[in-house]
Amino acid sequence: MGLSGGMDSMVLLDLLVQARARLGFALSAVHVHHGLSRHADAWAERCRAVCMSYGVELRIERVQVSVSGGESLEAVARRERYRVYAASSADALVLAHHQDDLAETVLLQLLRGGGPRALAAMPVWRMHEKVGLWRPMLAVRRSQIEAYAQAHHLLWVEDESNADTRWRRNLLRHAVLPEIAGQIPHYRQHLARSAALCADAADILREVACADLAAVKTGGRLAMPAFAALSCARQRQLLAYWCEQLALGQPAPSALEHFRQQLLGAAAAASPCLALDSGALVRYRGEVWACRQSPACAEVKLTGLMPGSAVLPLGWAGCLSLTLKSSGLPVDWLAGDLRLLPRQGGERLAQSVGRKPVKTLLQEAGLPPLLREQWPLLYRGTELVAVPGVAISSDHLQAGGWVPQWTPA
Ligand SMILES: Nc1ncnc2c1ncn2[C@@H]1O[C@H](COP(=O)(O)OP(=O)(O)OP(=O)(O)O)[C@@H](O)[C@H]1O
Repeated sequence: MGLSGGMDSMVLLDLLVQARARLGFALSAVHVHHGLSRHADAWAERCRAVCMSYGVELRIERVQVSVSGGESLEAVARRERYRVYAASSADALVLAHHQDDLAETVLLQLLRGGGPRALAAMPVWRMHEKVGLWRPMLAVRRSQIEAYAQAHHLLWVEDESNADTRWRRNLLRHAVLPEIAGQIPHYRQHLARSAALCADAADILREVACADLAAVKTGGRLAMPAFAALSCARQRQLLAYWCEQLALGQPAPSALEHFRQQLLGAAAAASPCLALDSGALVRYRGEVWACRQSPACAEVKLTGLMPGSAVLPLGWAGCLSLTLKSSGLPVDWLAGDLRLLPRQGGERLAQSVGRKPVKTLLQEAGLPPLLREQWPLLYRGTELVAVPGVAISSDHLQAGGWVPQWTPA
């Protein structure tokens, strides 16, 4: 279980220890030490002492919370916590979220302008990478947890930042929600119901986006006519879903909508582009391409190549495969000095018409500029012998040879 040392998780620990006595399962706890509060060591010590008294093994994980690029300290700390959870080898990691947490999260997401997935807040059970996150107290109110803690004389630590109403969650908790509770006593259940309805809506949107993507995607790219035939809302869902699937980054709704309109309306020669944290979507010659930002591509020596084989060169966002064709490069080269290199600019490759600039070959192949920049070149020794998937050197073409293909990730 995740033990912060606060009241909620101390109550959860107590309940789990009782359940363990009856059911006999293995129970251990993890405390993520963020080092953010001057009391952080004391919290960890309190967790250690309580776990020892219960006979529960405790792991204290120290994490580095350093903020960069506009992220809040809270968000980075949370990400680090979930990274620790993901590394757990337990069947399930139990968390002490309760009904008030759920209500606050729904409202916070609403105030941030979140869609159905965000408003679904947190489910009782979900997989987080390979570990199941279980929140058994999601239907229990904070006041009930507090009553239990007092009745059982439990000890816990108070996070002093919980009182700071500069944080939106605390503002809701201390100033806004008590007012609402006075007028609408069942507001927690109402918000939980909204969250459950949003979770269903989000699941259905995902299923539709997944089916639409499968129908519109051919050869890893979106076919514009099929895309244009969808409703505007489904186009937006499809694009957002594709970005998520490829882990390109989450587009802002306004940027996504602008891109969608450009896809449909921009002149045929234009290449509208949606820039994302880890790549981009770009329309090029009637198709939408997803381009992942390659990490700085480095030279890779190719070894163990055989016709029919495929390799994922280290540091390159793509796959190199070799096929035997009626004409191609000599098979005995496969044992030799082959390398992939990034483009430097100005390279030329021997073709039947003369030595053509690689840039022109890539353009003629219909590749969008973002992909052209990170397309690999195949060298033998110091000689450029192929632009994989695009052209091979006419100086070395021979009957019954192999042809390199490049499939961007
Ligand atoms: N430092 C921590 N170490 C281990 N578990 C923690 C820690 N902080 C929180 N948890 C677990 O998460 C539960 C919820 O706490 P909190 O609401 O602060 O977490 P959160 O990760 O921010 O939640 P959310 O998923 O809503 O953002 C706690 O009751 C506890 O089970």
